[in-house]
Amino acid sequence: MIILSNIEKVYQTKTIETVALQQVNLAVPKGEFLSIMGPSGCGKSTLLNIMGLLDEPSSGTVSIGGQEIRSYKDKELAHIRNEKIGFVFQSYHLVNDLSVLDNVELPLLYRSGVSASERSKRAKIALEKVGLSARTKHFPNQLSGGQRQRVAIARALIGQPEIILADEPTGNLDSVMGEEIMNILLDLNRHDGTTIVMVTHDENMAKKTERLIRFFDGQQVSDAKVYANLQQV
Ligand SMILES: Nc1ncnc2c1ncn2[C@@H]1O[C@H](COP(=O)(O)OP(=O)(O)OP(=O)(O)O)[C@@H](O)[C@H]1O
Repeated sequence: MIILSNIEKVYQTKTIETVALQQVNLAVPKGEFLSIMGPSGCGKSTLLNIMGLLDEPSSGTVSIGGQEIRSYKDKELAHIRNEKIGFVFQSYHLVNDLSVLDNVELPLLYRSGVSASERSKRAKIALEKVGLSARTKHFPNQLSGGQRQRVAIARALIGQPEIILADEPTGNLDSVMGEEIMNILLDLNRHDGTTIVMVTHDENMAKKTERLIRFFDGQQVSDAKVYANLQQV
C-alpha cells in the first residue's frame, strides 16, 4: 500500500517558483495496477519520483507498505527503495558497457548476503520471465527497444519488489512492442500480485489497467476504476 497525504511539490529556482504538485491525496492498495495520465508538465513524473523516494515532497507525507517516510537519510531511503521498489523508465536506463545479465544483477549488488552465484541464478530467472533467456551475453546496444525494456523490467523485478513504478514504459516503442511490454507488466500484476503504478500518454495502455487517475496542473482531476478489466482479473 502506498499512501500520499497532502503532497505538495514546489521547485524553486532563483527567479521562478513552479508548483508541480498540490494537495495530492492518493492511496494505492497492494496489488493494484494504477495508471496516471495527464498533459505534459502536469506533474506525473514528479509524483512517481516522490512515490519512489527519489525526490522529497515540499510538504505532505509518503507511506510505503505501512512505513511512513519521515526525513530519512539518503542511505535509509536507498535501502527502502532497493528492498521494496523496482523502477522502469521510458529510456530504459541500462548500463551500456555491462552485459544483459550484469545489468539485471545490479540491484542485488547493493543487497548484503547475496552471493555471486545466487545473483546470476536470479538474473537468469528474471530474464526467463521476460522471455530473454537467449540474450544474457548481449549488450544493450545489440538489442531492440522492446528487448531493452524487457531487460529493464527483469532488472526491476530481480529484487522481488512489492511495487513497480513505471514512467512511460512503452513511450519509446512501437505498438507491437508496447503491447508486449504491457503484457509482461499485466502478468506481473495478476500472477505475482506486484503493485504497479504506471505513467503513460497512451489511452490504450491505460485502459488495460485496473484504475486510471488523471492529473492537470499538478492536481488530480479524476479517479476511475476501469470496470472492463476488473471482470477479467
Ligand atoms: N528539477 C526541476 N526544477 C524546476 N522545475 C521542474 C523540475 N522538474 C520538473 N519541473 C517542473 O514541474 C512541472 C511538472 O513536471 P513533471 O516532469 O512532473 O511533468 P510530467 O507530467 O511528468 O511531464 P511529461 O509528460 O512531459 O514528462 C513542470 O512544470 C516542470 O517544468
